[in-house]
Amino acid sequence: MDQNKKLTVGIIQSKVTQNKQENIETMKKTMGEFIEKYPKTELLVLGECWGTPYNTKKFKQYSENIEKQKSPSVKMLSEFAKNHEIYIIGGTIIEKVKEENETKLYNTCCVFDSKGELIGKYRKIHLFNIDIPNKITFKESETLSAGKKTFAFSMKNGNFKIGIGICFDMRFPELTALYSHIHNINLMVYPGAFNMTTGVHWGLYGKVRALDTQSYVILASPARDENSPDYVAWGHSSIFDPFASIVSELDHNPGFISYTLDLDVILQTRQQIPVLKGKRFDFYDVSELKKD
Ligand SMILES: NC(=O)CCC(=O)C(=O)O
Repeated sequence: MDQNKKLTVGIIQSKVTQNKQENIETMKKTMGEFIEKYPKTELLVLGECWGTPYNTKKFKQYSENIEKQKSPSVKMLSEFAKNHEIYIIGGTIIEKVKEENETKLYNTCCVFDSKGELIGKYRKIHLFNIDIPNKITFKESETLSAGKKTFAFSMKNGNFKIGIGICFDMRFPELTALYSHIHNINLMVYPGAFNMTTGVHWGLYGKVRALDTQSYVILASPARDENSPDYVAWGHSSIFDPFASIVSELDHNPGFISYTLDLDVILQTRQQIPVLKGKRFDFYDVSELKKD
């Protein structure tokens, strides 16, 4: 069997507390337990803001300078990736950057290779701004800046091409379409944290993005904490196959899952229902979409 046609992935769904150091320790310990149970793991995925309370007023206080590999979350993830020779899609960290004499904050996903190198990062492009009266009002744009670039990388001799989006990004099919058509992805990964009002959409988006791209989709969330003073995450980290079936799913409690992705399943789905080959780029005029 060609091992490059398989990719064994895991998701860690952990509880977020107000204590960043404690969150980092919990994550490291849980990743250790995971690797002990699933030693063949090649890629680990964490949830959005796994070390930071999800609250715009607290983002600055918990932010990190990612470029300095000494920042606590980056250091832990990089060392873990190196020690266990695995790739890590490090959920998200609130990134602090000096740009033109101004400090900006981004909701950023860092990716580490099996040598512990930070091979790239993706900054959330669509900031989560919603207002549902008597339910939830949240405005990431109060404190965060929006990213401007996609980020994709490959594993297993280029057989798996992996694109990154962050949570609210999954609501925008145009972004996934860019990943599909420009980066040729066959695995889309979204660290995210839906909430108790919009959580009903979470699994639907996993399915829809898998259908759009005929790719595997991974949604990775922090665990739900009903007593959180900040934001109650939905949980339900899940993996979808290119036919849009859920192949592995957690409930809302802390935990982890492992699953092996199969390149043949991707190729078979794309051959049987040739949606990607059938695209009519000669016909679509994307500039029309910009008109009000
Ligand atoms: N962290 C987020 O971007 C939350 C997105 C969300 O809950 C949604 O409904 O979309």
